[in-house]
Amino acid sequence: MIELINVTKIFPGAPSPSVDNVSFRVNQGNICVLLGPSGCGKTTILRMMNRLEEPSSGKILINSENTLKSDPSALRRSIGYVIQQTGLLPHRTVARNIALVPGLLGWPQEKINNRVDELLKLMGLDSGDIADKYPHQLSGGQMQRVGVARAMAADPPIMLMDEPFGAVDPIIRIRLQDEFLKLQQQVRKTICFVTHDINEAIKMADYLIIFNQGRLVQMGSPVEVLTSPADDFVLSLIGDDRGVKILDLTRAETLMEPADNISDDLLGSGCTVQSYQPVKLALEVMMKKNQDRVGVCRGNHLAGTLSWSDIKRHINKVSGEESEL
Ligand SMILES: Nc1ncnc2c1ncn2[C@@H]1O[C@H](COP(=O)(O)OP(=O)(O)OP(=O)(O)O)[C@@H](O)[C@H]1O
Repeated sequence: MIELINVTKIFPGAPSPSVDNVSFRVNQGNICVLLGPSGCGKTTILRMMNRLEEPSSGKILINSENTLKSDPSALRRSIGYVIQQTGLLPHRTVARNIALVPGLLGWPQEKINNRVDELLKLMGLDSGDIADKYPHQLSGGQMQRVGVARAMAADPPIMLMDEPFGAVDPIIRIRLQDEFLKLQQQVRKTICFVTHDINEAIKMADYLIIFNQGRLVQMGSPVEVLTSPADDFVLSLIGDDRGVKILDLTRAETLMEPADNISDDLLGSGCTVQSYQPVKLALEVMMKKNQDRVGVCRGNHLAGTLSWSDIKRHINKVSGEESEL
C-alpha cells in the first residue's frame, strides 16, 4: 500500500543524507514500526510520505501512485497524521479539532457531528464531558486520544503516527498502546508508526524496520529481528534481554509438552495460563504460585504443561548460548 523506492533526503547544507537510499513496503492493514535512535531519519520518512518534505531522489508510491504527482493537500487529507505534540489547534474545541478534515472535505454538518460523537466514544472519551473543552483543559492522555481521533476523523485507510504516545507517563502510555491495538483489530488501518522505544516497537509492530544514521539496517517481524539481529548496532538497540522480550512474543502453546500423562491437579491449583497467552505470563504465574511448571489450557481443558526447563531451553536456543542460564 505504501512503497518507498531508493528514497534519499539531503537537507540543504547538511554534510550527509538524513535518509539514505531507503526502500521498503508497508502492506495493507499492517502496523509497520520505524525504529531507531534520535536523528536517524524516522520523522523525515513519515513527512515525505505525506509530502511535508520532498525526497531529494527516489520515489514514494501510495496504492501504486507516485505521491509526487498527487495534489499535496488532497494527499494529506487522505492520510491520518498523529504527532507527539498532538498538533491540536489551541483555539478550537475538541469537537472542532476532530471535525477539521471532514469540514475541509465538505461533509454535511450532521454527518460531522455524528462522526465526532462516534470517535469520542471509540477513544473511550465522554463526549458530553470533553467535546466543548479546549486542548489546554485536557490531560496528556486525553490529548493523545483526541489527536488519534482527529487523525481518524475522515476514516483514512492510512495513518502515519509519529511517537503518538510519547508525551504521557509510562502507565498511560501502556494503556493507550493496548487501546490502540484493540481498535486496530476493528479498523485495520495501514499504519506507519515511529518510535525510538524498543518495547513499544515490539508490542505494536506487525513489521519492524530499523534505521541508523539515515540507513535501513534491518527489517522483519519482531521475532525475526529479536532472534537474528543483523549486526551489533541492532543487537545494542534491542538490548541484552532479548530472550525475555521473545518470551513476551511467544505463545505458551508453542513450548508446552502435551498433556497425555498429566493429572488435572494443576487446573485445581490455578497455576495455569491459556494456550494463546505469552510465555512471559506463564513465568509470572509460576513465580506467584511458587511452582516450576504451569498448566496450559484451551478453555477449561488442560492441553499441556510448560516447565521452567522448557523455557530455559528456549531462551538458550534463541540467544544462541551454549551455557545454562
Ligand atoms: N528541516 C530540516 N532541515 C535540516 N535538517 C533537518 C531538517 N529536518 C530534519 N533534519 C535533520 O535530519 C536528521 C533526521 O531527523 P529526523 O527528525 O527525521 O530524525 P528522527 O529519527 O525522527 O529523530 P527523533 O527521534 O529525535 O525525532 C537529523 O540530523 C535532523 O537534524
